[in-house]
Amino acid sequence: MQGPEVPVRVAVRVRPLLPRERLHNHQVCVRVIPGANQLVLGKDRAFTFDHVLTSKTSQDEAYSKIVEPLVHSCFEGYNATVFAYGQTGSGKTYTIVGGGNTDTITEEEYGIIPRAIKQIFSTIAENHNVDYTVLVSYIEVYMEELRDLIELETSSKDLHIREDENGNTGMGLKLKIMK
Ligand SMILES: Nc1ncnc2c1ncn2[C@@H]1O[C@H](COP(=O)(O)OP(=O)(O)OP(=O)(O)O)[C@@H](O)[C@H]1O
Repeated sequence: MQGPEVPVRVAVRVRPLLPRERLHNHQVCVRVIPGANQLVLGKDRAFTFDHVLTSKTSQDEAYSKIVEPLVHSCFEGYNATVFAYGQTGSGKTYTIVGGGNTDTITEEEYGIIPRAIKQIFSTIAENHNVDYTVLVSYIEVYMEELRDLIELETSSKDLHIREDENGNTGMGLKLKIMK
């Protein structure tokens, strides 16, 4: 099944070995079965996902395959959440925010957040006859504590995840309006 009617989709991304891992002669322990969306761990433990991104998949390809259709469906009234899950050093920040080898990040290395922002604002720019309001919050959850990354001086004690009677969750946060 494709499209917004599928509630949860899982993509797995294999990251390349880091220079220091190559230096220590670490070996890749997964194989990607091309075209089958499957990963094989070790000799024969195969796992199937909705998408498999290999160590050669670019940021652009990862975004256009996985996130672009979701942002598009948001403009049709659907809700979408994208989150990265994985052990430390597995590539969550690289995928969600972006990154490279230096402090300056090139457009090619942009991750999901800058690409989604770009897509949102170019879609808005194309739709002259609709008024949009864009709200942004940026929160870090670390060791069960919340930190508002937009209002850094906000104490984590002031932030709580709340659920209303309809099951909608939200936080006691100031939202920034982006223009
Ligand atoms: N697909 C990729 N291609 C090239 N380099 C990558 C890729 N994924 C991750 N890396 C590199 O691997 C290192 C670890 O990645 P990253 O910092 O994103 O991990 P993380 O899961 O966010 O870790 P932590 O949970 O510790 O914050 C970084 O140097 C990053 O640039």
